Amino acid sequence: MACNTNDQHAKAQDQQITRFLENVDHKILVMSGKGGVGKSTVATSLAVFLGNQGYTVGLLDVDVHGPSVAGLLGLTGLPLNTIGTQIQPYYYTDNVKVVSIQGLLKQPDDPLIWRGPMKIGIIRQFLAEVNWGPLDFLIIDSPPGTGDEPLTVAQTITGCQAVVVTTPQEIALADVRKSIQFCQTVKMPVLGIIENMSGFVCPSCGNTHAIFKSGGGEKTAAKYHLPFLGQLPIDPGVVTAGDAGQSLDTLTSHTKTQMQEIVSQLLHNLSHQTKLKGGKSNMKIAIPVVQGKLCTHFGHCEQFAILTVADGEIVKQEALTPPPHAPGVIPNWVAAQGCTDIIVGGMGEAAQAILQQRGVTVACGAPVDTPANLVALYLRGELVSTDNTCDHEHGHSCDSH
Ligand SMILES: Nc1ncnc2c1ncn2[C@@H]1O[C@H](COP(=O)(O)OP(=O)(O)OP(=O)(O)O)[C@@H](O)[C@H]1O
Repeated sequence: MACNTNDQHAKAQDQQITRFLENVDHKILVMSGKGGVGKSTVATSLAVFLGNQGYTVGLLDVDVHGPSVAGLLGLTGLPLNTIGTQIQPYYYTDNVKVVSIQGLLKQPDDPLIWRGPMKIGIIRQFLAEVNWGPLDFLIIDSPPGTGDEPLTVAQTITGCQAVVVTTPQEIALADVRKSIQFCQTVKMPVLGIIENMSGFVCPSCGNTHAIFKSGGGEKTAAKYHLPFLGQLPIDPGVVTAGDAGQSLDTLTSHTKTQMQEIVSQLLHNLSHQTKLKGGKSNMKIAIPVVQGKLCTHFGHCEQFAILTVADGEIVKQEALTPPPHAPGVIPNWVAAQGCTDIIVGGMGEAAQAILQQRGVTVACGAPVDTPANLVALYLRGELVSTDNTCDHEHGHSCDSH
């Protein structure tokens, strides 16, 4: 009887986890081979910077023995509240929700002394019973190494991809190679490598000192043919911010820009993946239209057709009227609709830069046709780019929109 009850509970939990994961676009496990390399700093920054761009993000800290996320975000003592049967996440901002194992502690400095099965149980519970709602990103901060926590995440979260954080010196890189091999063994794709603590810019002389060397992360990425997402320097401001419970978006140093560039690279790589998958992933594709067909003049179209694609099929088509034309307004509006891709006849460089920065893939040079036909071609990889066909009948440059 007891076994049956356990089986039923596990099955019900599996179903809850599946239902939750169906509503998460991207699941990212932030890993490191070694402790203290800045994995939690990167995980919280990814969540906060993506949140700042309008994405809905869940940040889950499953680092049982050293949960840092709550401290880094100033949420120490973060309690886990339950309403009915559902655990409520903490809202760091309107669109960044946080759940940390820290929330189970009576006192912030209490240790959790747990063996494997308890760790597996709590991770599954956090996936099944938290009221996350639909998410664009689920970012998971796991402990260093390749133990129970990353293994449980890899085996439970279908479609999860890893971001591996390292410092540049050989002793850290040796452990990164283990993380990469772990990912290969559990068939979890590596979305990219980030090199943290890469050089120190001296505030007195302005010279860069490679305290832990520099470039090892990029070389490792190249060796394993993995994407390199970028570098962060050793910046005393990062420590001060972390100790004060403030995320890296509060920094005024170049480190903030570098983190932003890492996020842009990650979004770029993800959008590229979606395209390569030939529409098997979910996509939301925007097309400027006039009289039911593609409008070559992106900034002055009547409406946008927004087509939702699931598993390579168009499942929904809407028509939305954009706000009045002004520099940068329409690209930002398209991104705010949650679009992953945009198909246009022509578009200026400034608009393309905004869209790319916001993670929207731009397919430029499409012919005049109905949105459904264009998306069908796009999904089959048969959409042929002619030229940047923005018509200039209004006598201005494409770059102005
Ligand atoms: N680029 C950086 N420059 C300076 N300090 C940094 C940098 N990145 C992280 N730190 C600091 O290093 C310490 C460890 O960072 P963090 O907790 O993110 O590492 P971790 O890899 O998650 O550690 P753990 O092994 O405990 O999980 C923190 O004090 C953090 O503020």
